[in-house]
Amino acid sequence: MTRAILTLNSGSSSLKLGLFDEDLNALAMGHVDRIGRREAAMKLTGSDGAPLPLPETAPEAFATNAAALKTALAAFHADFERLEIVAVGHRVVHGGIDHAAPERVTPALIKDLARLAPFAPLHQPHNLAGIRAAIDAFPGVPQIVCYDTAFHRGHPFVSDVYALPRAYYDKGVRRYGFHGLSYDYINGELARREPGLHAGRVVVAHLGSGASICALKGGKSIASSLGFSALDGLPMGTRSGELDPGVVLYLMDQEGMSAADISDLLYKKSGLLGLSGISNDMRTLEASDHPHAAQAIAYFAFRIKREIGAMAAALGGLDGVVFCGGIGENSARLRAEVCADMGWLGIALDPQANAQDAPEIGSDRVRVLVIPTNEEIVIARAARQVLSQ
Ligand SMILES: Nc1ncnc2c1ncn2[C@@H]1O[C@H](COP(=O)(O)OP(=O)(O)O)[C@@H](O)[C@H]1O
Ligand SMILES: CC(=O)OP(=O)(O)O
Ligand SMILES: [Mg+2]
Repeated sequence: MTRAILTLNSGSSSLKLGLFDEDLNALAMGHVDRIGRREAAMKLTGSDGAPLPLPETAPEAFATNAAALKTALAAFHADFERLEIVAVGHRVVHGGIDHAAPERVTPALIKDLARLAPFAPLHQPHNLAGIRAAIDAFPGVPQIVCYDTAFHRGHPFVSDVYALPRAYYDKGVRRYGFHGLSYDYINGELARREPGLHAGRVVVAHLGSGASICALKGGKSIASSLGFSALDGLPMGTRSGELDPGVVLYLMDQEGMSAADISDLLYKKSGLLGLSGISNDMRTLEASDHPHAAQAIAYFAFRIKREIGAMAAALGGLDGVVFCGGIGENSARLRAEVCADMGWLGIALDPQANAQDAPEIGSDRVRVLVIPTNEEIVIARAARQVLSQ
């Protein structure tokens, strides 16, 4: 039997499963999109990337992350029978202060990671549910986790701190940054394909349901727009992004909202969904002619533009911009809005290349690239590495 590694990646609106052989060739992929919404759907692809037929599914098959996981695992049933799963790799969004390197799951580790769930309520509980489901489905098989926060742990102090009394920093109130598996992949691709750029100053925009910007200097993350929780920085599908903390105080004091109410507001009802009142999904907003849809997209683009400028300052200049994630890879409109009037920084787009989601879309001094990200292979690499230790 072929030995294989299974990967699980729970995002805020999606679930991705990957199957890799021991040389890390992809054998199959499963992608559930728009979890919890009426339009939720699964895509399965084979080793050549071509779509595979879908099994029949009940209407509630993708109603929750747990249901989506069960459905996706069932869809791979035949593969699990013909392959020997030697490890399951998991994306875990938050590793806190203590967990930066990929590691094997133990009962103590699960407990430790569960303590971080309040910092990433849209992700960490689903990540842990995936680990528990995989332990049940593949008893005795090593479960290996890798962390979204890990890639950013070398940040200089000024990128790692909030200006609160020191005691909070020591307790772990820090800017962690997320989407580290995606940035790790992009960084590796730059090293492989564009060594000159990799050695320079690059801003990477990971724009999916969750969205963030990372500043890479010589292949190392030196700053991220995401901070302590997955709420900071850019607005996201349903998350507010950066907010004056005075707003939170106002909501508590004047509107009588509890911590749970505010959490629900900031994580689930804000961002593109809150501003548009229409959808958290970029495709739906782009298809809408409602002015609030256009305003939500405009705010998203404006905040990305601001963040690119801020990161260029942090980097001391700019050599390249990379777009990735569901929106970054597919939305020519968003990329065009972000890059409009950025000539002062050396950024301009070739409209034709941009419209085609071409790998290289810039037409000025700063290179502008579209690189499809691949968190799955980063998880599989980590699993293989830990397995061999
Ligand atoms: N062709 C497209 N045009 C515009 N937006 C797209 C397109 N395809 C996907 N997206 C957007 O990408 C986002 C999901 O990104 P993804 O990286 O898959 O999410 P997650 O953060 O859950 O992993 C959604 O807002 C979706 O509308
Ligand atoms: C951390 C985060 O926001 O992840 P995702 O984009 O997958 O929701
Ligand atoms: Mg994601």
